[in-house]
Amino acid sequence: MDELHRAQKAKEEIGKPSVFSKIIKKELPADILFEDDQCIAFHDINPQAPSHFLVVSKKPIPMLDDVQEEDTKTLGHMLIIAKNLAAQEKLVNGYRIVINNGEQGCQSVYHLHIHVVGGRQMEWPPG
Ligand SMILES: CCNS(=O)(=O)OC[C@H]1O[C@@H](n2cnc3c(N)ncnc32)[C@H](O)[C@@H]1O
Repeated sequence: MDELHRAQKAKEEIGKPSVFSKIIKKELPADILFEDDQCIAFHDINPQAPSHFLVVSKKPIPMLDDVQEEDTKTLGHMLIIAKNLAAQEKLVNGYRIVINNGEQGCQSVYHLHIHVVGGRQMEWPPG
């Protein structure tokens, strides 16, 4: 099943523990880069570039649309972790930060996460 089809079906999964919640609970393996009380970061299982990792909120917020004012600090913290890990991954020539939201945003896992994609020239506009 390709990511687009997965994204179309994924909304049905909202409310059930996401694959990321299983990684947080260590019920599923992942190549973990970083973890603290607010977020966890691990390499994407289907990398779209030489370096592609995710920074995932520990709080199971389904999507950006569901973020509340009380989540401001966590969102900011996740971006700081993203840029620190990009430096750790030696993405010195730049990288792409992506949050996919909803079906047309091609979101396929309904658990808030930031993509960090780098190691090759990114193009614009995104597809
Ligand atoms: C189309 C983007 N859809 S998305 O923006 O929702 O991104 C979901 C991302 O999670 C990744 N992913 C899914 N399952 C796992 C897993 N078990 N471990 C690591 N990454 C995973 C997918 O490869 C995808 O890039």
